Amino acid sequence: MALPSITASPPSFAVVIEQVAHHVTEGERRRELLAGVSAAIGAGESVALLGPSGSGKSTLLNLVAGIDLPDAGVVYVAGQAITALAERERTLLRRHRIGIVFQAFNLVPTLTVAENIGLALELNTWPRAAAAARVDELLAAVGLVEARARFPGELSGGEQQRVAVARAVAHRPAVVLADEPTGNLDGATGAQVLDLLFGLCGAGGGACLIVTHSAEVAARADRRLHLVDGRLCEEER
Ligand SMILES: Nc1ncnc2c1ncn2[C@@H]1O[C@H](COP(=O)(O)OP(=O)(O)OP(=O)(O)O)[C@@H](O)[C@H]1O
Repeated sequence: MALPSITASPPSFAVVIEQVAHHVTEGERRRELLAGVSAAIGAGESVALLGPSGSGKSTLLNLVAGIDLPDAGVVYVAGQAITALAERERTLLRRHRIGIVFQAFNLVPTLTVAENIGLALELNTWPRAAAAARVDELLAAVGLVEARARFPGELSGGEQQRVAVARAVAHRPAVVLADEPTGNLDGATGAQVLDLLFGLCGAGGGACLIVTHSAEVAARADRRLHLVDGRLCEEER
């Protein structure tokens, strides 16, 4: 299927996924992972993505992030067709409009807490004073003012994920993509990280697409999408 020439979606949507198809090759075998899936995530909305292990949830997240390109279909992020862009432009759109939280935190070990949070601001060339103020604001929001000069290796898992959440929302992205952000945390710590993730995304008007295996985590989102056998279904309340 050819990509349509339209490169903009309505601005009220943070993410639009339109008829996205994608396959993976496992040994000799070609497996159709996504069979033309569609969904839209409104500005400020939180959406949980559920589905069996291996169903393609992380793959779909990577397609929304523009890290991979689909076989067919279009993904719009903040009104721009990320799937129609060259790699360099996809990187710039991702840097500017997307925040990412990983299960394994993925902080830069050689940077302090404050420097990790400020990373996206530096990459987006925020003025120094505005960036410093935003980092201070986020350190307070995630309860890590005292830890600002420490390194990730000196923090607990929950503390590291709070830094990762602050880093992901720092530049006020249109959408935060979170891949099992509470998967490595105990229940109480995970709930605290989730509060911060949803609270900070919402405060900045950003949407959140969160991959999870947990029904409890999913229940906290505004909507739930299930990826099963290559198809995306909305859970009715
Ligand atoms: N680059 C790749 N090359 C080949 N196969 C891949 C590649 N990436 C993912 N896969 C396969 O695609 C399938 C979907 O993987 P994906 O990680 O998207 O699933 P998932 O739903 O996120 O799974 P989980 O819940 O276990 O994290 C898996 O069978 C995986 O082995």
